[in-house]
Amino acid sequence: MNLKEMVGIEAAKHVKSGMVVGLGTGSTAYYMVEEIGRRMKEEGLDIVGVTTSSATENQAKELGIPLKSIDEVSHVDLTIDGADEISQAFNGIKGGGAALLFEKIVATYSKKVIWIVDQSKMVEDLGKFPLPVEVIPYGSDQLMRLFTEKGLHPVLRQDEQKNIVKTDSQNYIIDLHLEQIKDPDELANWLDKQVGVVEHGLFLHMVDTVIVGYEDGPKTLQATK
Ligand SMILES: O=C(CO)[C@H](O)[C@H](O)COP(=O)(O)O
Repeated sequence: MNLKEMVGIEAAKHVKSGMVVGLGTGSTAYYMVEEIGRRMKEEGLDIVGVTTSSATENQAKELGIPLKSIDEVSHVDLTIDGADEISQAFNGIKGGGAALLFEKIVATYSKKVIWIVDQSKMVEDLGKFPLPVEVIPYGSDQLMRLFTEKGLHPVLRQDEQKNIVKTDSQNYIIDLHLEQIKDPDELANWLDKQVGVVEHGLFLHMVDTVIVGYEDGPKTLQATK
């Protein structure tokens, strides 16, 4: 079993019948969604899912997981999602899969958030992984200039065919190549204020529990927010 599958299955143990569950996005979250689907079929687990991307929505529908939109529920009991990096302070970078906007909205309205990662994602400080920033297309060249002037080394995300990547909300992603983010709160506050920035991939003070996959098994860490 690979490490992503290991933590996906481990995290799904936290899901109980009656819960509204936020279903994250990415290759690690994929295994968690599969396991929830299996438990529903084989163990009678009964939940409602709130998906964070069209990819996860398609997967959940194929598995027969009943779904509601974030606006149809009063709250989410538990969200399980992947992450691109998690620092020692339990802050994260997310958005490698371009789903950061819906992921942050669902996490914000969740009573509890679990991130599932393999050990390679645990870092001292954030920043080696490029920080995704979701921007509306209108004025995005101006934002590219602004980010360059600020020394944030922006790259507009393109796919393998060199087409600009569009998010589920038809926005663009600008990845900031920073190497090290010394003060994530300061950067997040600055990004929050920039016109045209819809959301960024700094997920600060949001996670309750992190499940890390190691060769000798999963380890569950409780975060201090
Ligand atoms: O934030 C995300 C998508 O927007 C993913 O959770 C993150 O990129 C991790 O993905 P993976 O599990 O495939 O490494």
